[in-house]
Amino acid sequence: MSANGTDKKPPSPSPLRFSKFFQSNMRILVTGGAGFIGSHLVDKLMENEKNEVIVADNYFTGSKDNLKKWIGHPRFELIRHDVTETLLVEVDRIYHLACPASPIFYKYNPVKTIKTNVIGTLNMLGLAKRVGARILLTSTSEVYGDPLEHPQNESYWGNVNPIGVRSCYDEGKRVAETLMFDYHRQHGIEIRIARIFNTYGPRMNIDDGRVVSNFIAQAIRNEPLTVQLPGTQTRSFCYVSDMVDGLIRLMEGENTGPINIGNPGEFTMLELAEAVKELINPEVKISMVENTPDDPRQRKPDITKAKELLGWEPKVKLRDGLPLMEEDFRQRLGAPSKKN
Ligand SMILES: NC(=O)c1ccc[n+]([C@@H]2O[C@H](COP(=O)([O-])OP(=O)(O)OC[C@H]3O[C@@H](n4cnc5c(N)ncnc54)[C@H](O)[C@@H]3O)[C@@H](O)[C@H]2O)c1
Ligand SMILES: O=C(O)[C@H]1O[C@H](OP(=O)(O)OP(=O)(O)OC[C@H]2O[C@@H](n3ccc(=O)[nH]c3=O)[C@H](O)[C@@H]2O)[C@H](O)[C@@H](O)[C@@H]1O
Repeated sequence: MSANGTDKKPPSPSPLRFSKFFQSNMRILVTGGAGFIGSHLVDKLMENEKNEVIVADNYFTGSKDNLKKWIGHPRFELIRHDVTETLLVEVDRIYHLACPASPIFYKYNPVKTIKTNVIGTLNMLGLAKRVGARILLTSTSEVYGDPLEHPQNESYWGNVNPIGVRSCYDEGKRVAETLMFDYHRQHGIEIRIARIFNTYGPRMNIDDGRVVSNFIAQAIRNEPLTVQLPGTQTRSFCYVSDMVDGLIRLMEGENTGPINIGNPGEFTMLELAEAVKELINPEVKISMVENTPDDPRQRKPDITKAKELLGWEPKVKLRDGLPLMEEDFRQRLGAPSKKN
């Protein structure tokens, strides 16, 4: 019989106990950290030896593969967790990204998308309140809906269809922003809200249906680039390293936001297709296809606030970012590298 009265050995100490030897002075939770932007954010946070990073993700659109270089690292922990359930961890910062971002994924199970945005954000705010953490929400330019003001600045309230097929996402994020401000006003929680505009880069899901990933995969496979009608709709594309830089500046700065983080370079979808064709596969055809309901006609961030308050502006131009993403897609599609 052992000292505790049973034959059982005491359990091994949690790996977190060992991580304490690193004396991190910031423990950071990243929800949705196995996804596209989240995993790049984790890479950047892990560069700082004083940071300990915990990722909570349900792997709906993310993957362990995106984090494989950190699995087993003493300052890193990965938890399979759905943010619609409560999470008990002790942290100083919460980057709350968990939510499917591609329209085909967020429309796939709209009720789950709205639960993720509303209940998930409530849970993370409850956690922030319990442990006194600062919390950043990745909101979206979709809160502006099909905007009647151009470019969009943060004081614009938006033009959003409350009952459309995109509402689970854009109205979900609007409620999430409301919750953030109510917790701030009612409970004094330190909040940060980023309104992210279309972001692209390596590790996007190859078949997630977003326009940049679609066009690059199509160009590499020599399949027609599917430009959805009318093709004159615009978007402004931000390279992921710029986005991560903006998110960290916002988190560590003094402003609650909301602050637009995006690249103001604006392109029609036809111009984007022409750029992909020229840079990746001059032989590829362009095919005009049906669009989906409520597709915003134009989108361009006014980033005056980000420049003034965060000292941030994007550095990577679309024509420089697309080839960086192409190499990653070639590897994952098993296509020959252009570097050889
Ligand atoms: N990429 C963009 O262009 C863009 C634009 C605006 C806003 N955003 C926001 O940024 C965040 C990240 O976007 P992304 O492009 O990296 O998307 P992504 O789909 O690659 O990543 C989202 C991650 O959240 C996880 N997730 C989804 N539901 C979850 C749940 N209920 N519980 C736990 N984890 C869950 C997914 O598995 C995935 O790893 C999202 O909040 C999105 O709304 C992205
Ligand atoms: O920046 C944002 O706030 C939002 O941007 C995207 O939403 P969306 O702009 O609709 O993204 P895409 O699906 O990439 O569509 C962009 C445009 O490309 C067009 N498109 C899409 C796919 C395609 O194959 N061809 C094509 O022309 C669409 O009609 C649309 O006009 C993201 O996926 C959202 O998560 C994010 O919140």
